[in-house]
Amino acid sequence: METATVVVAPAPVAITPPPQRKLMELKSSFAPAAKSSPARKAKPAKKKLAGGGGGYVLEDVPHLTDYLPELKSYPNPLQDHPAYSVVKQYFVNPDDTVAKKIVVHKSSARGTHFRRAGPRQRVYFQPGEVTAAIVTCGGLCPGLNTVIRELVCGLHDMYGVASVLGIEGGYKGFYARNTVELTPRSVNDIHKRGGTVLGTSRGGQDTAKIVDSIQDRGIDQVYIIGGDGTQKGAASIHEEVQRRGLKCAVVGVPKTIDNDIAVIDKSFGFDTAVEEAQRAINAAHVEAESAENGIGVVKLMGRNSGFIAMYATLASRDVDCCLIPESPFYLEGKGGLLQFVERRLRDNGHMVIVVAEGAGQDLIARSMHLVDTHDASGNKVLLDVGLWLSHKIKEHFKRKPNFPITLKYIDPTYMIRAVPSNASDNVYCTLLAHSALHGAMAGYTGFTVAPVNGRHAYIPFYRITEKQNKVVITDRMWARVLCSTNQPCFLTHEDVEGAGQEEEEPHLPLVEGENALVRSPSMCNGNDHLCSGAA
Ligand SMILES: Nc1ncnc2c1ncn2[C@@H]1O[C@H](COP(=O)(O)OP(=O)(O)OP(=O)(O)O)[C@@H](O)[C@H]1O
Ligand SMILES: O=P(O)(O)OC[C@H]1O[C@](O)(CO)[C@@H](O)[C@@H]1O
Ligand SMILES: [Mg+2]
Repeated sequence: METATVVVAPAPVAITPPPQRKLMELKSSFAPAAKSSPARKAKPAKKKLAGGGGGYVLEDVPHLTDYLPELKSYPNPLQDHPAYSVVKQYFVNPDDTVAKKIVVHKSSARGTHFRRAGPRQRVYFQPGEVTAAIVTCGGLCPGLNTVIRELVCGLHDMYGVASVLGIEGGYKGFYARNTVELTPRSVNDIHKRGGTVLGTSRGGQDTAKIVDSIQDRGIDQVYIIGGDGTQKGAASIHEEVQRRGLKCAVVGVPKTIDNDIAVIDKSFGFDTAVEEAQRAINAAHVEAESAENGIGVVKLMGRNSGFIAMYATLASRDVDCCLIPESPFYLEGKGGLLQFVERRLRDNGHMVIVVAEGAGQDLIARSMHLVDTHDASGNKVLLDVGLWLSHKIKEHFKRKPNFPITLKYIDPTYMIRAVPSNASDNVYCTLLAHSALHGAMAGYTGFTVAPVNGRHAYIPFYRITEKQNKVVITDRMWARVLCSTNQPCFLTHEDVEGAGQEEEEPHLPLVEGENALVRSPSMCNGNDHLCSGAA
């Protein structure tokens, strides 16, 4: 593959001395400075881009040699590993990249690519001398323990890494807690448990103190498992590590039950959460079916992105209405939710509503005149939309004495994220962990690892943190939900115009019939029986 480099990250100026052990590998020009530098705002990351023929662009990730050019490399010990040495082409071709977009037209440019994840022929650490560290941050997600387990086992068993430290209690654990030694034995069966054996937290992100801890403890590789906030933190840790000239690979493993991380196919634990949500939806359906005008309301997680609600709805087929943050709705009047509930009860005698926790927040705030509050990480604390909605529906039917209803509200939000990961998420977590440690051993740094169009890739932090992944309500998937539930789409012309496209690349016209399920707003508004036939 021919690639012409067009922009390369500039070599940073290192001003803090690395630990003694690492000095050997650094250039003598690093000037000594105070050990603990004050927290500073991370500068926007420099992009490392390479161009090729036909509009090919590689959005590459940093490598330790970008700022430590004299770093020594070693043969990858996997070449002698009994399990891997027999695998033909086990090592990834250095030129392999993964396309960000795979639906293309004959005139399309080749577009953005990411470096393919996997083991390289040469590594930039002597495994027996490596100290690695693992931290989990943000909310829980099924599969966290599996990722921890596979990082520990992979580092020890595949590469023979000397020491893997667990950082307890999230980012603040770097400077407020002692570390725990993680061994294949100590993590042997943790994947069977929900949660994270390391503990987690929100807030407490102090880049300078964290990097001081990395430096003082002589950590060579740090694996940071967490959501969008965590990856922003990881980006600033990487900037500071690079600024100090430390030989430490900073690797992000994306974790989000909400599936709100951009670029990647899907986050680990998402499938497990959707599966677990089925149990709540089934219960709501059974309750609703067994009562006169029974209504089951189920609240699922999804702060800004309604993927869990959307997929749980599609999987279940018992859901009559799915409400997500991306699709505004209203209660009263023609085409409103209450009118739809009434009609559905008259037609079917029961109904199930699935609502993502972030849906309708503006409506609730307006009706209750509340002031925003935020958690330790700065995330807005959400109002309970399930409770509010249930109350509004009950209030509506109280005004109709001849229309008795029975409403049951089920809130399984924490139950769906506290369970252990299912079989397919376990396999996914294993591959993620392996991709992460292969990248770090090969000297890559400042990246998040994840599958993109089915192939694991190293993605620069800025790509992950610049925007959130959201349900695009003008896309075919949301149309499938609307067709499955036959709910109103509540959209106005302005909503459709304002709905973001998924890509920055031009949206090419679809072939005839391909977009047939996305209807014009005038067709949608207030009409709940527009779609027929399968999506
Ligand atoms: N912009 C940011 N820069 C640096 N650190 C951040 C930033 N946003 C959040 N963090 C830190 O990252 C950690 C996790 O953030 P947060 O609580 O938002 O969870 P998350 O990683 O987004 O996961 P999730 O939202 O899926 O539970 C916290 O310790 C928080 O202080
Ligand atoms: O109560 P906690 O721990 O802040 O977590 C709640 C949040 O975590 C998330 O699951 C993201 O991890 C959101 O959907 C939810 O709003
Ligand atoms: Mg988040």
